[in-house]
Amino acid sequence: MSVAILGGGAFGTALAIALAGSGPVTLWARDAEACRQMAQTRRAPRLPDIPLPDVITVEPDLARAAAQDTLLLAVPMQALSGLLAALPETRGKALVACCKGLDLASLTGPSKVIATRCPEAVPAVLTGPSFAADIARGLPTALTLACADAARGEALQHALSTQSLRLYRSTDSTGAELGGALKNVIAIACGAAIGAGLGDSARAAVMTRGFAEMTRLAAELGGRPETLAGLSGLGDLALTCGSELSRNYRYGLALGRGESFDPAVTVEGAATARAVAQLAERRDLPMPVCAAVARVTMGELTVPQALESLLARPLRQEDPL
Ligand SMILES: NC(=O)C1=CN([C@@H]2O[C@H](COP(=O)(O)OP(=O)(O)OC[C@H]3O[C@@H](n4cnc5c(N)ncnc54)[C@H](O)[C@@H]3O)[C@@H](O)[C@H]2O)C=CC1
Ligand SMILES: O=C(CO)COP(=O)(O)O
Repeated sequence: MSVAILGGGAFGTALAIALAGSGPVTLWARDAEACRQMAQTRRAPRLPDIPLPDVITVEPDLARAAAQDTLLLAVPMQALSGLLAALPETRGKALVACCKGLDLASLTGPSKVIATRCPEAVPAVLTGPSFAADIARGLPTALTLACADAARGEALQHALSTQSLRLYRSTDSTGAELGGALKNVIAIACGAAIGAGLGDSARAAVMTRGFAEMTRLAAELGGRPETLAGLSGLGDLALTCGSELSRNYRYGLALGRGESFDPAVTVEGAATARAVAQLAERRDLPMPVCAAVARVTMGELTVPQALESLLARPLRQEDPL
């Protein structure tokens, strides 16, 4: 199986470094000058401390990179549809989404975006708890490889696992990608709670009620609730809501503290919160934590106002769905 990674940011680079131990890998980034620098210095701008092994070919030409038979798509979620539109023939290729979020234009996750843009390709999702720097350093990591086509999913699981990167397979792409998308929204809420000084108990409450919202929306959209309890849901929620290495969590911290945050940093949960709020409204689903994050990130509510509205909700039975 020949592999190309499309996207030269932190995660694309980390995956390229991890997979380089198994054989040649092509790494495409859209900025030709950045590609030239990476090829020359064998360092990537987002992971400058870890050298790029020689078996990685940095490829500035998208068509040449996309000639490989397995393409790992490691661009931000809102860039996925445009990237897919620019790909040449993808018939029969495995297109593995590595991005975490919902597409704002279509309100769908990456596998639906792939199926719409490239109907003759095989969509798959690689998701779960993993910071790019950990993967690039070869630290042990377990992720979910989800593919509705069980045989192709198993082949991908074996081809993309390494000694330290352990992939579990699933056929529930919807559940897996929603776990990865929604945990970012909840991580922003947890960061905001900590940033506003509400304490660790409040964070645990937000995580747990947030997890109920994740499970509820996934079930509504055809995902399996048990998938949400796995690496792609609960696993990634635990990582992202408790670590300042997470950009979503750090963004939430800044919101809670009333500080500014660098707009150039990739924070997937903000756009995804807006997509979730629209989906929830259309389907009449209670998603109060996600809705609060959407409104706070759009500047419609302050963190104290969001807290007040969440605490004012009627008391209810505790159940996830
Ligand atoms: N960094 C991490 O630890 C992890 C990131 N991810 C996911 O991977 C995805 C990418 O994130 P990162 O690599 O961390 O972000 P990043 O900000 O480090 O890099 C994003 C890269 O995408 C490129 N890009 C942006 N728009 C593009 C477009 N229209 N076409 C082509 N390239 C474009 C940028 O130039 C940049 O190189 C996100 O969805 C994120 O949630 C998933 C797991 C871990
Ligand atoms: O998805 C991640 C960890 O699994 C990375 O999280 P951030 O995008 O919040 O940095």
